[in-house]
Amino acid sequence: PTLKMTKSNLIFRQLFDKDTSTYTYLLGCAETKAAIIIDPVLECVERDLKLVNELGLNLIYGVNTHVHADHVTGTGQIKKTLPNCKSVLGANSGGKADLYLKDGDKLSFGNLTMESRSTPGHTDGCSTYILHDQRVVFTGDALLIRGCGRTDFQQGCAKTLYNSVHSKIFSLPSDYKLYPAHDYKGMSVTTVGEEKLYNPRLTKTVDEFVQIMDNLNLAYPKRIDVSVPANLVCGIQD
Ligand SMILES: N[C@@H](CCC(=O)N[C@@H](CSS)C(=O)NCC(=O)O)C(=O)O
Repeated sequence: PTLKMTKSNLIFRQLFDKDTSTYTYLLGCAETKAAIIIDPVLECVERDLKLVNELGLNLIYGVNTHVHADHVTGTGQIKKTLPNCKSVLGANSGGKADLYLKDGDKLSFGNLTMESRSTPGHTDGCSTYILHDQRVVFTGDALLIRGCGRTDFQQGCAKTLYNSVHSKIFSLPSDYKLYPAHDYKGMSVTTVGEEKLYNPRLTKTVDEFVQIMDNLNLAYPKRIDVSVPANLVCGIQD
């Protein structure tokens, strides 16, 4: 039998900011070089744009999964260097952007297409982005590896988050790879199947989940007072 090889046309880079434990993702179309960046961090923009340049990519969208509370997005700074790059946010985020995506909307770059799914609960405007052909998902703070985003500020609601993850992420095929916006334990990727089996919060009943989330007792993010106002205007701070 002949072995059919499929060449992925996705250029994929996972980047990390160790100060805030934030993952940024650079995604490019190998055929056209059109690219997007998901959840860039202000302090890492120079690193990220150097990589964009080295890979010969044309960055057309700076996408945020939500209005972050722990760091300032790099989207505003990127737009200063690359004025043709458009900022993108979820339609329910309450933040300012060039383009808003609502549940089910598609964003294309080159020959690649990304679906936006609304996954509120950590914040109202949280979005999860899916590339079905490549079977990869960017969950923002809705789902973290063996965890999830906190629900104690910024319109957070544990029940809403539980329903979002179960209906919009756990309904995907088991082998889809999940890439979160943060990791605090040294992990980098998981799958739908793994999280449905091993996520210590989201495998519980909704009532147990609410109990867990109500008792996390996490300290507020150190930079919340600076980050939220800046991210509501896409990180531009003139
Ligand atoms: N110590 C960090 C903030 C850590 C934190 O609260 N992370 C958030 C995502 S960023 S708002 C979260 O949802 N964590 C969930 C968890 O279970 O840890 C700082 O000071 O910035």
